[in-house]
Amino acid sequence: MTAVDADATEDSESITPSDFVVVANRLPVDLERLPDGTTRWKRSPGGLVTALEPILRSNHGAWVGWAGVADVDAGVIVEDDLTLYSVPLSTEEIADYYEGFSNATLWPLYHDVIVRPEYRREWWNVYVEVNRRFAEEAAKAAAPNATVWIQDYQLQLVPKMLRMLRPDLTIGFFLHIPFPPVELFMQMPWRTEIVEGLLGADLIGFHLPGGAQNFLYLAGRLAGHQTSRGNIGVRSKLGVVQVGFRSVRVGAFPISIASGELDEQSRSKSIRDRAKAIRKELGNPDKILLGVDRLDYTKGIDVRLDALNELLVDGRVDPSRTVMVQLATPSRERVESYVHMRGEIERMVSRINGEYAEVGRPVVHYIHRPVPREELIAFFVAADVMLVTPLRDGMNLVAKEYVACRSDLGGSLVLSEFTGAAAELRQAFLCNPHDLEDVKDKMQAAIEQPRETGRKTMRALRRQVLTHDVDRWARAFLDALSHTGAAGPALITEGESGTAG
Ligand SMILES: Nc1nc2c(ncn2[C@@H]2O[C@H](COP(=O)(O)OP(=O)(O)O)[C@@H](O)[C@H]2O)c(=O)[nH]1
Ligand SMILES: O=P(O)(O)OC[C@H]1O[C@H](O[C@H]2O[C@H](CO)[C@@H](O)[C@H](O)[C@H]2O)[C@H](O)[C@@H](O)[C@@H]1O
Repeated sequence: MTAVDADATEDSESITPSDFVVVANRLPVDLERLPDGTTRWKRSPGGLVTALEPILRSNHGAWVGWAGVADVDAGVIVEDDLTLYSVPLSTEEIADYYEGFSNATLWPLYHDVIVRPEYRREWWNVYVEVNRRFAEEAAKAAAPNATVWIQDYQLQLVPKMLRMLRPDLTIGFFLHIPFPPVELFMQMPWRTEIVEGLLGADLIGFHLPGGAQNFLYLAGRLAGHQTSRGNIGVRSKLGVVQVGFRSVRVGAFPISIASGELDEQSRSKSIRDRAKAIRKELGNPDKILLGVDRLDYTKGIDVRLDALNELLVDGRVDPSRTVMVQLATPSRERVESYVHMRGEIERMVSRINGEYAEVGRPVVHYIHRPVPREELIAFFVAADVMLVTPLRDGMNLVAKEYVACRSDLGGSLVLSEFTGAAAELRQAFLCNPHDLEDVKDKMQAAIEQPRETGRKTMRALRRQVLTHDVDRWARAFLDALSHTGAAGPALITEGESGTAG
Protein backbone atom coordinates (compact mmCIF):
# COMPACT_ATOMS: atom_id res chain seq x y z
CA MET A 1 0.00 0.00 0.00
CA THR A 2 1.33 3.47 -0.86
CA ALA A 3 0.96 6.38 1.57
CA VAL A 4 -0.39 9.68 0.28
CA ASP A 5 1.23 13.14 0.66
CA ALA A 6 2.74 12.62 4.08
CA ASP A 7 2.74 16.39 4.85
CA ALA A 8 -1.06 16.64 4.69
CA THR A 9 -1.80 13.58 6.83
CA GLU A 10 -1.23 12.94 10.52
CA ASP A 11 -0.69 9.99 12.79
CA SER A 12 -4.06 9.11 14.39
CA GLU A 13 -2.45 8.72 17.86
CA SER A 14 -1.68 12.47 18.04
CA ILE A 15 -5.17 13.69 17.06
CA THR A 16 -7.88 14.89 19.45
CA PRO A 17 -10.91 12.57 19.11
CA SER A 18 -14.34 14.03 18.22
CA ASP A 19 -17.76 14.21 19.90
CA PHE A 20 -19.55 13.45 16.62
CA VAL A 21 -18.33 10.86 14.11
CA VAL A 22 -19.87 9.76 10.81
CA VAL A 23 -18.81 6.35 9.45
CA ALA A 24 -19.60 5.60 5.79
CA ASN A 25 -18.13 3.39 3.08
CA ARG A 26 -16.89 6.49 1.25
CA LEU A 27 -15.27 9.64 2.63
CA PRO A 28 -16.88 12.96 1.62
CA VAL A 29 -13.86 13.41 -0.66
CA ASP A 30 -12.48 10.99 -3.26
CA LEU A 31 -8.79 10.61 -3.89
CA GLU A 32 -8.11 10.87 -7.64
CA ARG A 33 -5.12 9.23 -9.24
CA LEU A 34 -3.81 11.52 -12.01
CA PRO A 35 -2.16 10.21 -15.19
CA ASP A 36 1.30 11.21 -13.90
CA GLY A 37 0.82 8.90 -10.90
CA THR A 38 0.23 11.69 -8.34
CA THR A 39 -3.04 11.99 -6.40
CA ARG A 40 -5.42 14.83 -5.45
CA TRP A 41 -8.59 15.14 -3.36
CA LYS A 42 -11.92 15.82 -5.08
CA ARG A 43 -14.91 16.90 -3.00
CA SER A 44 -17.84 14.53 -3.45
CA PRO A 45 -21.08 16.43 -4.13
CA GLY A 46 -23.54 13.91 -2.55
CA GLY A 47 -26.51 14.88 -0.39
CA LEU A 48 -25.11 13.12 2.65
CA VAL A 49 -22.05 15.38 2.67
CA THR A 50 -24.19 18.50 2.24
CA ALA A 51 -26.45 17.41 5.10
CA LEU A 52 -23.84 16.33 7.59
CA GLU A 53 -20.96 18.69 6.93
CA PRO A 54 -22.44 21.70 8.83
CA ILE A 55 -23.31 19.53 11.86
CA LEU A 56 -19.90 17.85 11.71
CA ARG A 57 -18.08 21.17 11.53
CA SER A 58 -20.06 22.78 14.40
CA ASN A 59 -19.14 19.78 16.56
CA HIS A 60 -15.51 19.50 15.36
CA GLY A 61 -16.61 16.21 13.92
CA ALA A 62 -14.85 13.36 12.19
CA TRP A 63 -15.67 11.23 9.12
CA VAL A 64 -14.38 7.67 8.78
CA GLY A 65 -14.41 6.15 5.28
CA TRP A 66 -12.62 4.77 2.24
CA ALA A 67 -10.87 7.26 -0.06
CA GLY A 68 -12.21 5.58 -3.22
CA VAL A 69 -8.93 4.16 -4.67
CA ALA A 70 -7.26 0.82 -4.08
CA ASP A 71 -4.00 0.21 -2.23
CA VAL A 72 -3.54 3.78 -0.96
CA ASP A 73 -3.23 4.70 2.70
CA ALA A 74 -4.36 8.33 2.94
CA GLY A 75 -3.96 8.36 6.77
CA VAL A 76 -5.78 10.98 8.84
CA ILE A 77 -6.43 14.40 7.32
CA VAL A 78 -7.06 17.24 9.77
CA GLU A 79 -8.94 20.28 8.45
CA ASP A 80 -9.89 23.32 10.61
CA ASP A 81 -12.97 21.77 12.18
CA LEU A 82 -13.31 18.41 10.44
CA THR A 83 -11.06 15.34 10.63
CA LEU A 84 -11.08 12.62 7.97
CA TYR A 85 -9.95 9.10 8.94
CA SER A 86 -9.36 7.05 5.83
CA VAL A 87 -9.75 3.27 5.91
CA PRO A 88 -7.41 1.85 3.24
CA LEU A 89 -8.69 -1.06 1.13
CA SER A 90 -6.54 -3.38 -0.97
CA THR A 91 -7.51 -4.43 -4.51
CA GLU A 92 -8.60 -7.85 -3.17
CA GLU A 93 -10.70 -6.28 -0.40
CA ILE A 94 -12.47 -4.05 -2.91
CA ALA A 95 -13.25 -7.12 -5.02
CA ASP A 96 -14.60 -9.16 -2.06
CA TYR A 97 -16.06 -6.56 0.33
CA TYR A 98 -17.27 -3.79 -2.04
CA GLU A 99 -17.92 -5.41 -5.43
CA GLY A 100 -18.62 -8.85 -3.95
CA PHE A 101 -20.55 -8.96 -0.67
CA SER A 102 -21.85 -5.35 -0.73
CA ASN A 103 -22.81 -5.09 -4.38
CA ALA A 104 -23.30 -8.67 -5.66
CA THR A 105 -24.87 -10.12 -2.46
CA LEU A 106 -26.53 -7.42 -0.33
CA TRP A 107 -27.47 -4.95 -3.08
CA PRO A 108 -29.51 -7.41 -5.20
CA LEU A 109 -30.99 -9.15 -2.12
CA TYR A 110 -32.17 -5.83 -0.65
CA HIS A 111 -33.50 -4.69 -4.06
CA ASP A 112 -36.07 -7.51 -4.43
CA VAL A 113 -33.60 -9.97 -6.09
CA ILE A 114 -33.91 -8.20 -9.46
CA VAL A 115 -30.70 -10.11 -10.19
CA ARG A 116 -29.77 -13.24 -8.28
CA PRO A 117 -27.68 -12.54 -5.15
CA GLU A 118 -24.45 -14.57 -4.90
CA TYR A 119 -23.71 -16.02 -1.48
CA ARG A 120 -19.97 -16.66 -1.28
CA ARG A 121 -18.25 -17.50 2.02
CA GLU A 122 -14.97 -15.84 1.01
CA TRP A 123 -16.78 -12.53 0.34
CA TRP A 124 -18.55 -12.74 3.72
CA ASN A 125 -15.24 -13.33 5.52
CA VAL A 126 -13.71 -10.21 3.97
CA TYR A 127 -16.89 -8.19 4.70
CA VAL A 128 -16.51 -9.13 8.39
CA GLU A 129 -12.81 -8.21 8.34
CA VAL A 130 -13.32 -4.84 6.63
CA ASN A 131 -16.26 -3.99 8.95
CA ARG A 132 -13.91 -4.68 11.87
CA ARG A 133 -11.37 -2.20 10.50
CA PHE A 134 -14.05 0.49 10.12
CA ALA A 135 -15.14 -0.17 13.72
CA GLU A 136 -11.56 0.11 15.00
CA GLU A 137 -10.98 3.38 13.15
CA ALA A 138 -14.30 4.76 14.47
CA ALA A 139 -13.29 3.76 18.02
CA LYS A 140 -10.09 5.82 17.61
CA ALA A 141 -11.94 8.80 16.15
CA ALA A 142 -14.61 9.02 18.91
CA ALA A 143 -14.14 10.97 22.17
CA PRO A 144 -15.53 9.55 25.44
CA ASN A 145 -19.37 9.40 25.27
CA ALA A 146 -19.35 10.63 21.67
CA THR A 147 -22.18 10.10 19.14
CA VAL A 148 -21.28 7.90 16.16
CA TRP A 149 -23.55 7.70 13.10
CA ILE A 150 -22.91 4.69 10.82
CA GLN A 151 -24.26 4.75 7.25
CA ASP A 152 -25.56 2.03 4.98
CA TYR A 153 -25.48 -1.61 3.94
CA GLN A 154 -21.72 -1.88 3.48
CA LEU A 155 -21.25 -1.47 7.27
CA GLN A 156 -24.05 -3.43 8.96
CA LEU A 157 -21.74 -5.23 11.38
CA VAL A 158 -20.02 -2.05 12.60
CA PRO A 159 -22.64 -1.11 15.26
CA LYS A 160 -22.10 -4.32 17.29
CA MET A 161 -18.33 -4.35 16.75
CA LEU A 162 -18.04 -0.73 17.81
CA ARG A 163 -20.23 -1.24 20.89
CA MET A 164 -17.94 -4.08 22.01
CA LEU A 165 -14.91 -1.81 21.63
CA ARG A 166 -16.56 1.30 23.08
CA PRO A 167 -19.64 0.72 25.28
CA ASP A 168 -19.62 4.41 26.27
CA LEU A 169 -20.72 5.60 22.79
CA THR A 170 -24.18 6.53 21.48
CA ILE A 171 -24.48 4.71 18.17
CA GLY A 172 -26.90 5.42 15.29
CA PHE A 173 -27.24 3.48 12.04
CA PHE A 174 -29.07 4.52 8.85
CA LEU A 175 -29.83 2.20 5.91
CA HIS A 176 -30.00 4.11 2.59
CA ILE A 177 -31.38 1.21 0.53
CA PRO A 178 -34.64 -0.69 1.07
CA PHE A 179 -34.78 -3.27 3.87
CA PRO A 180 -36.23 -6.34 2.12
CA PRO A 181 -39.36 -8.35 2.86
CA VAL A 182 -38.89 -11.02 5.52
CA GLU A 183 -39.12 -13.95 3.03
CA LEU A 184 -36.25 -12.53 0.95
CA PHE A 185 -34.02 -11.61 3.90
CA MET A 186 -34.35 -15.19 5.12
CA GLN A 187 -32.26 -16.34 2.10
CA MET A 188 -29.16 -14.72 3.59
CA PRO A 189 -26.84 -17.38 5.06
CA TRP A 190 -25.52 -14.83 7.62
CA ARG A 191 -28.96 -13.37 8.43
CA THR A 192 -28.64 -13.63 12.22
CA GLU A 193 -25.16 -12.08 12.25
CA ILE A 194 -26.45 -9.10 10.24
CA VAL A 195 -29.49 -8.53 12.46
CA GLU A 196 -27.30 -8.78 15.58
CA GLY A 197 -24.70 -6.49 13.98
CA LEU A 198 -27.32 -3.79 13.47
CA LEU A 199 -28.71 -4.24 16.99
CA GLY A 200 -25.42 -2.90 18.34
CA ALA A 201 -26.89 0.56 17.55
CA ASP A 202 -29.14 2.61 19.85
CA LEU A 203 -31.25 3.78 16.90
CA ILE A 204 -31.64 2.07 13.50
CA GLY A 205 -33.15 4.26 10.77
CA PHE A 206 -34.81 3.26 7.48
CA HIS A 207 -36.36 5.41 4.73
CA LEU A 208 -39.85 3.90 5.12
CA PRO A 209 -41.96 2.44 7.94
CA GLY A 210 -42.30 -0.83 5.95
CA GLY A 211 -38.54 -1.51 6.06
CA ALA A 212 -38.42 -0.66 9.77
CA GLN A 213 -41.34 -2.99 10.42
CA ASN A 214 -39.63 -5.87 8.53
CA PHE A 215 -36.50 -5.40 10.60
CA LEU A 216 -38.44 -5.29 13.87
CA TYR A 217 -40.10 -8.61 13.04
CA LEU A 218 -36.73 -10.24 12.18
CA ALA A 219 -35.12 -8.99 15.39
CA GLY A 220 -37.70 -11.07 17.25
CA ARG A 221 -37.64 -14.08 14.94
CA LEU A 222 -33.88 -14.41 14.31
CA ALA A 223 -32.30 -12.93 17.41
CA GLY A 224 -35.05 -13.92 19.85
CA HIS A 225 -35.48 -10.43 21.33
CA GLN A 226 -38.71 -8.92 22.64
CA THR A 227 -40.05 -6.27 20.29
CA SER A 228 -42.74 -3.62 20.52
CA ARG A 229 -46.06 -4.02 18.72
CA GLY A 230 -47.94 -1.37 16.78
CA ASN A 231 -47.19 0.48 13.57
CA ILE A 232 -44.03 2.52 13.15
CA GLY A 233 -44.68 6.07 11.84
CA VAL A 234 -42.69 8.51 9.74
CA ARG A 235 -40.29 10.36 12.10
CA SER A 236 -42.62 9.22 14.90
CA LYS A 237 -43.83 6.12 16.82
CA LEU A 238 -40.47 4.35 16.94
CA GLY A 239 -40.35 0.59 17.41
CA VAL A 240 -38.33 -0.90 20.28
CA VAL A 241 -36.20 -4.07 20.48
CA GLN A 242 -35.17 -5.13 23.99
CA VAL A 243 -31.55 -6.39 23.79
CA GLY A 244 -30.69 -7.40 27.38
CA PHE A 245 -30.74 -4.14 29.36
CA ARG A 246 -30.55 -2.01 26.22
CA SER A 247 -33.57 -0.68 24.32
CA VAL A 248 -32.80 -0.35 20.62
CA ARG A 249 -35.07 2.09 18.74
CA VAL A 250 -36.17 1.44 15.16
CA GLY A 251 -37.68 4.19 12.99
CA ALA A 252 -38.43 5.66 9.56
CA PHE A 253 -36.62 8.84 8.48
CA PRO A 254 -37.00 9.52 4.73
CA ILE A 255 -33.88 11.29 3.44
CA SER A 256 -34.08 14.38 1.25
CA ILE A 257 -31.93 16.96 -0.54
CA ALA A 258 -30.64 20.49 0.12
CA SER A 259 -33.79 21.72 -1.63
CA GLY A 260 -33.52 25.45 -0.77
CA GLU A 261 -29.99 25.63 -2.11
CA LEU A 262 -30.90 23.76 -5.29
CA ASP A 263 -34.00 25.94 -5.84
CA GLU A 264 -31.80 29.03 -5.63
CA GLN A 265 -29.10 27.63 -7.94
CA SER A 266 -31.68 26.60 -10.55
CA ARG A 267 -33.06 30.18 -10.69
CA SER A 268 -29.70 31.69 -11.69
CA LYS A 269 -29.36 33.34 -15.09
CA SER A 270 -26.48 31.13 -16.13
CA ILE A 271 -28.51 27.96 -15.50
CA ARG A 272 -31.61 29.38 -17.29
CA ASP A 273 -29.47 30.36 -20.29
CA ARG A 274 -27.83 26.95 -20.37
CA ALA A 275 -31.27 25.23 -20.21
CA LYS A 276 -32.37 27.24 -23.28
CA ALA A 277 -29.14 26.35 -25.06
CA ILE A 278 -29.68 22.64 -24.32
CA ARG A 279 -33.16 22.79 -25.89
CA LYS A 280 -31.68 24.47 -28.97
CA GLU A 281 -28.84 21.94 -29.20
CA LEU A 282 -31.45 19.17 -29.10
CA GLY A 283 -33.18 20.74 -32.13
CA ASN A 284 -35.94 22.64 -30.26
CA PRO A 285 -38.22 19.61 -29.80
CA ASP A 286 -41.75 20.07 -28.40
CA LYS A 287 -40.93 17.71 -25.53
CA ILE A 288 -37.67 16.76 -23.82
CA LEU A 289 -37.86 13.55 -21.74
CA LEU A 290 -35.01 13.08 -19.23
CA GLY A 291 -33.51 10.19 -17.23
CA VAL A 292 -30.66 10.71 -14.73
CA ASP A 293 -29.26 7.65 -12.97
CA ARG A 294 -26.21 5.68 -11.99
CA LEU A 295 -26.12 2.90 -14.59
CA ASP A 296 -27.72 0.36 -12.25
CA TYR A 297 -30.19 -2.45 -13.02
CA THR A 298 -32.41 -1.26 -10.15
CA LYS A 299 -33.09 2.06 -11.89
CA GLY A 300 -35.38 0.74 -14.64
CA ILE A 301 -33.59 2.53 -17.50
CA ASP A 302 -34.58 -0.45 -19.67
CA VAL A 303 -38.22 -0.05 -18.57
CA ARG A 304 -38.47 3.54 -19.82
CA LEU A 305 -36.65 2.70 -23.09
CA ASP A 306 -39.03 -0.21 -23.68
CA ALA A 307 -42.01 2.05 -22.99
CA LEU A 308 -40.71 4.77 -25.32
CA ASN A 309 -40.05 2.21 -28.04
CA GLU A 310 -43.62 0.89 -27.84
CA LEU A 311 -45.11 4.41 -27.76
CA LEU A 312 -43.21 5.13 -30.97
CA VAL A 313 -44.30 1.83 -32.56
CA ASP A 314 -47.95 2.54 -31.57
CA GLY A 315 -47.70 6.05 -33.06
CA ARG A 316 -48.56 7.59 -29.66
CA VAL A 317 -45.35 9.64 -29.56
CA ASP A 318 -44.07 11.62 -32.53
CA PRO A 319 -40.31 11.05 -33.06
CA SER A 320 -39.96 14.31 -34.98
CA ARG A 321 -41.17 16.34 -31.96
CA THR A 322 -39.87 14.33 -28.99
CA VAL A 323 -36.36 13.76 -27.68
CA MET A 324 -35.19 11.64 -24.76
CA VAL A 325 -31.92 12.32 -22.94
CA GLN A 326 -30.51 9.57 -20.69
CA LEU A 327 -27.61 10.64 -18.48
CA ALA A 328 -26.09 7.44 -17.09
CA THR A 329 -23.20 7.74 -14.66
CA PRO A 330 -20.89 4.72 -14.78
CA SER A 331 -21.19 2.61 -11.62
CA ARG A 332 -19.66 -0.61 -10.20
CA GLU A 333 -18.27 -1.42 -13.63
CA ARG A 334 -16.50 -4.63 -12.64
CA VAL A 335 -19.61 -6.32 -11.25
CA GLU A 336 -20.90 -8.76 -13.89
CA SER A 337 -24.60 -7.84 -13.71
CA TYR A 338 -23.70 -4.19 -14.36
CA VAL A 339 -21.60 -5.10 -17.42
CA HIS A 340 -24.49 -7.18 -18.78
CA MET A 341 -27.08 -4.46 -18.18
CA ARG A 342 -24.94 -1.80 -19.87
CA GLY A 343 -24.85 -3.93 -23.04
CA GLU A 344 -28.65 -4.36 -22.95
CA ILE A 345 -29.34 -0.65 -22.53
CA GLU A 346 -26.92 0.37 -25.26
CA ARG A 347 -28.56 -2.12 -27.64
CA MET A 348 -32.01 -0.66 -26.85
CA VAL A 349 -30.81 2.92 -27.48
CA SER A 350 -29.33 1.85 -30.83
CA ARG A 351 -32.50 0.01 -31.80
CA ILE A 352 -34.74 3.03 -31.16
CA ASN A 353 -32.38 5.36 -33.01
CA GLY A 354 -31.97 2.84 -35.83
CA GLU A 355 -35.75 2.82 -36.36
CA TYR A 356 -36.73 6.41 -35.65
CA ALA A 357 -33.76 8.84 -35.85
CA GLU A 358 -32.94 11.10 -38.78
CA VAL A 359 -29.37 12.06 -39.65
CA GLY A 360 -28.24 14.60 -37.03
CA ARG A 361 -31.47 14.06 -34.99
CA PRO A 362 -31.33 11.04 -32.68
CA VAL A 363 -34.49 10.31 -30.68
CA VAL A 364 -32.48 9.07 -27.68
CA HIS A 365 -29.32 10.91 -26.55
CA TYR A 366 -27.31 8.65 -24.26
CA ILE A 367 -24.35 9.90 -22.20
CA HIS A 368 -22.32 7.35 -20.24
CA ARG A 369 -20.21 9.65 -18.07
CA PRO A 370 -20.95 11.97 -15.12
CA VAL A 371 -21.88 15.51 -16.12
CA PRO A 372 -20.89 18.56 -14.00
CA ARG A 373 -23.45 19.55 -11.34
CA GLU A 374 -24.38 22.89 -13.05
CA GLU A 375 -25.00 21.08 -16.33
CA LEU A 376 -27.21 18.54 -14.54
CA ILE A 377 -29.29 21.35 -12.99
CA ALA A 378 -29.69 22.94 -16.45
CA PHE A 379 -30.99 19.58 -17.77
CA PHE A 380 -33.54 19.45 -14.92
CA VAL A 381 -34.70 22.98 -15.83
CA ALA A 382 -34.92 22.11 -19.55
CA ALA A 383 -36.75 18.77 -19.24
CA ASP A 384 -40.52 18.66 -19.86
CA VAL A 385 -40.89 15.13 -18.49
CA MET A 386 -38.64 13.54 -15.87
CA LEU A 387 -38.58 9.73 -16.04
CA VAL A 388 -37.82 7.99 -12.72
CA THR A 389 -38.79 4.33 -13.22
CA PRO A 390 -36.76 2.11 -10.82
CA LEU A 391 -37.84 -1.47 -10.16
CA ARG A 392 -36.78 -0.73 -6.57
CA ASP A 393 -34.99 2.25 -5.00
CA GLY A 394 -34.42 3.20 -1.34
CA MET A 395 -35.34 6.84 -1.92
CA ASN A 396 -34.25 8.32 -5.30
CA LEU A 397 -32.95 11.82 -4.78
CA VAL A 398 -33.12 12.63 -8.50
CA ALA A 399 -36.94 12.83 -8.32
CA LYS A 400 -36.70 15.38 -5.49
CA GLU A 401 -33.94 17.34 -7.26
CA TYR A 402 -36.08 17.70 -10.39
CA VAL A 403 -38.96 19.12 -8.35
CA ALA A 404 -36.64 21.52 -6.46
CA CYS A 405 -35.36 22.87 -9.81
CA ARG A 406 -38.85 23.73 -11.17
CA SER A 407 -39.62 27.11 -9.60
CA ASP A 408 -41.27 27.92 -12.99
CA LEU A 409 -43.88 25.24 -12.09
CA GLY A 410 -43.18 23.61 -15.47
CA GLY A 411 -42.39 19.95 -16.12
CA SER A 412 -44.00 16.65 -15.10
CA LEU A 413 -42.62 13.77 -13.08
CA VAL A 414 -43.22 10.10 -13.94
CA LEU A 415 -42.29 8.19 -10.78
CA SER A 416 -42.14 4.49 -9.99
CA GLU A 417 -44.26 3.32 -7.04
CA PHE A 418 -41.27 1.21 -6.01
CA THR A 419 -39.13 4.18 -4.92
CA GLY A 420 -39.02 5.62 -1.40
CA ALA A 421 -39.77 9.02 -2.96
CA ALA A 422 -43.20 7.80 -4.15
CA ALA A 423 -44.40 7.72 -0.54
CA GLU A 424 -43.98 11.52 -0.37
CA LEU A 425 -44.45 12.69 -3.99
CA ARG A 426 -48.01 11.39 -4.31
CA GLN A 427 -49.05 13.96 -6.97
CA ALA A 428 -46.53 12.64 -9.53
CA PHE A 429 -47.57 10.33 -12.39
CA LEU A 430 -47.05 7.21 -10.27
CA CYS A 431 -46.46 4.04 -12.26
CA ASN A 432 -45.85 0.33 -11.74
CA PRO A 433 -42.56 -0.38 -13.57
CA HIS A 434 -43.52 -4.05 -13.92
CA ASP A 435 -46.60 -3.07 -15.93
CA LEU A 436 -45.39 -1.74 -19.28
CA GLU A 437 -48.85 -0.53 -20.34
CA ASP A 438 -49.08 1.52 -17.15
CA VAL A 439 -45.63 3.08 -17.74
CA LYS A 440 -46.62 3.91 -21.35
CA ASP A 441 -49.92 5.47 -20.25
CA LYS A 442 -48.24 7.58 -17.56
CA MET A 443 -45.49 8.71 -19.95
CA GLN A 444 -48.04 9.74 -22.54
CA ALA A 445 -50.19 11.51 -19.93
CA ALA A 446 -47.11 13.39 -18.66
CA ILE A 447 -46.15 14.43 -22.21
CA GLU A 448 -49.67 15.67 -22.94
CA GLN A 449 -50.47 17.19 -19.51
CA PRO A 450 -52.27 20.55 -19.85
CA ARG A 451 -50.16 23.47 -18.61
CA GLU A 452 -52.50 24.60 -15.80
CA THR A 453 -52.90 21.09 -14.33
CA GLY A 454 -49.13 20.68 -14.50
CA ARG A 455 -48.54 23.92 -12.61
CA LYS A 456 -50.93 22.89 -9.82
CA THR A 457 -49.27 19.50 -9.50
CA MET A 458 -45.77 20.93 -9.47
CA ARG A 459 -46.76 23.48 -6.81
CA ALA A 460 -47.92 20.66 -4.52
CA LEU A 461 -44.78 18.58 -5.17
CA ARG A 462 -42.56 21.57 -4.44
CA ARG A 463 -44.32 22.27 -1.15
CA GLN A 464 -43.37 18.76 0.00
CA VAL A 465 -39.75 18.89 -1.20
CA LEU A 466 -39.00 22.41 0.04
CA THR A 467 -40.42 21.81 3.52
CA HIS A 468 -38.75 18.41 3.96
CA ASP A 469 -35.08 18.99 3.22
CA VAL A 470 -32.00 16.98 4.13
CA ASP A 471 -31.30 19.15 7.15
CA ARG A 472 -34.68 18.16 8.57
CA TRP A 473 -33.81 14.50 7.92
CA ALA A 474 -30.50 14.73 9.79
CA ARG A 475 -32.04 16.68 12.68
CA ALA A 476 -34.97 14.27 13.04
CA PHE A 477 -32.61 11.28 13.20
CA LEU A 478 -30.13 12.92 15.58
CA ASP A 479 -32.88 14.24 17.87
CA ALA A 480 -34.35 10.74 18.11
CA LEU A 481 -30.87 9.34 18.75
CA SER A 482 -30.25 11.86 21.51
CA HIS A 483 -33.44 10.67 23.23
CA THR A 484 -32.29 7.04 23.34
CA GLY A 485 -31.18 5.73 26.73
CA ALA A 486 -27.44 5.79 26.01
CA ALA A 487 -27.32 9.39 24.80
CA GLY A 488 -24.19 11.37 25.57
CA PRO A 489 -23.93 15.18 25.41
CA ALA A 490 -26.44 16.85 23.05
CA LEU A 491 -25.11 17.75 19.60
CA ILE A 492 -25.20 21.26 18.23
CA THR A 493 -27.66 21.23 15.32
CA GLU A 494 -29.01 24.16 13.34
CA GLY A 495 -32.65 25.30 13.25
CA GLU A 496 -35.66 23.94 15.09
CA SER A 497 -35.73 20.42 16.52
CA GLY A 498 -37.30 17.49 14.56
CA THR A 499 -40.52 15.69 15.29
CA ALA A 500 -39.13 12.27 16.11
CA GLY A 501 -40.24 10.79 19.34
N1 LIG B 1 -22.97 15.87 -10.80
C1 LIG B 1 -23.65 14.77 -11.15
N2 LIG B 1 -24.45 14.17 -10.27
C2 LIG B 1 -25.14 13.08 -10.68
C3 LIG B 1 -25.04 12.56 -12.00
N3 LIG B 1 -25.86 11.50 -12.07
C4 LIG B 1 -26.45 11.37 -10.87
N4 LIG B 1 -26.02 12.33 -10.03
C5 LIG B 1 -26.43 12.56 -8.63
O1 LIG B 1 -26.30 11.36 -7.89
C6 LIG B 1 -27.34 11.29 -6.92
C7 LIG B 1 -28.09 9.98 -7.10
O2 LIG B 1 -28.88 9.75 -5.97
P1 LIG B 1 -30.14 8.81 -6.02
O3 LIG B 1 -31.10 9.24 -7.08
O4 LIG B 1 -30.71 8.79 -4.65
O5 LIG B 1 -29.59 7.37 -6.44
P2 LIG B 1 -28.29 6.53 -6.00
O6 LIG B 1 -27.33 6.70 -7.13
O7 LIG B 1 -28.78 5.13 -5.90
O8 LIG B 1 -27.79 7.12 -4.71
C8 LIG B 1 -28.23 12.52 -7.13
O9 LIG B 1 -27.86 13.52 -6.20
C9 LIG B 1 -27.90 12.94 -8.55
O10 LIG B 1 -28.07 14.31 -8.82
C10 LIG B 1 -24.15 13.21 -12.90
O11 LIG B 1 -23.98 12.84 -14.07
N5 LIG B 1 -23.49 14.30 -12.43
O1 LIG C 1 -20.81 4.30 -3.56
P1 LIG C 1 -21.33 3.67 -4.84
O2 LIG C 1 -21.20 2.20 -4.87
O3 LIG C 1 -20.73 4.35 -6.06
O4 LIG C 1 -22.90 3.97 -4.96
C1 LIG C 1 -23.49 5.24 -4.76
C2 LIG C 1 -24.46 5.23 -3.59
O5 LIG C 1 -25.59 4.48 -3.99
C3 LIG C 1 -26.59 4.18 -3.01
O6 LIG C 1 -27.49 5.25 -2.78
C4 LIG C 1 -28.63 5.12 -1.96
O7 LIG C 1 -28.72 6.25 -1.13
C5 LIG C 1 -29.50 7.35 -1.61
C6 LIG C 1 -29.54 8.40 -0.50
O8 LIG C 1 -30.10 7.87 0.69
C7 LIG C 1 -30.90 6.86 -1.94
O9 LIG C 1 -31.68 7.96 -2.46
C8 LIG C 1 -30.83 5.77 -3.01
O10 LIG C 1 -32.13 5.26 -3.24
C9 LIG C 1 -29.91 4.66 -2.57
O11 LIG C 1 -29.72 3.78 -3.68
C10 LIG C 1 -25.93 3.64 -1.75
O12 LIG C 1 -26.89 3.40 -0.74
C11 LIG C 1 -24.81 4.50 -1.24
O13 LIG C 1 -24.15 3.87 -0.12
C12 LIG C 1 -23.79 4.63 -2.35
O14 LIG C 1 -22.71 5.46 -1.94
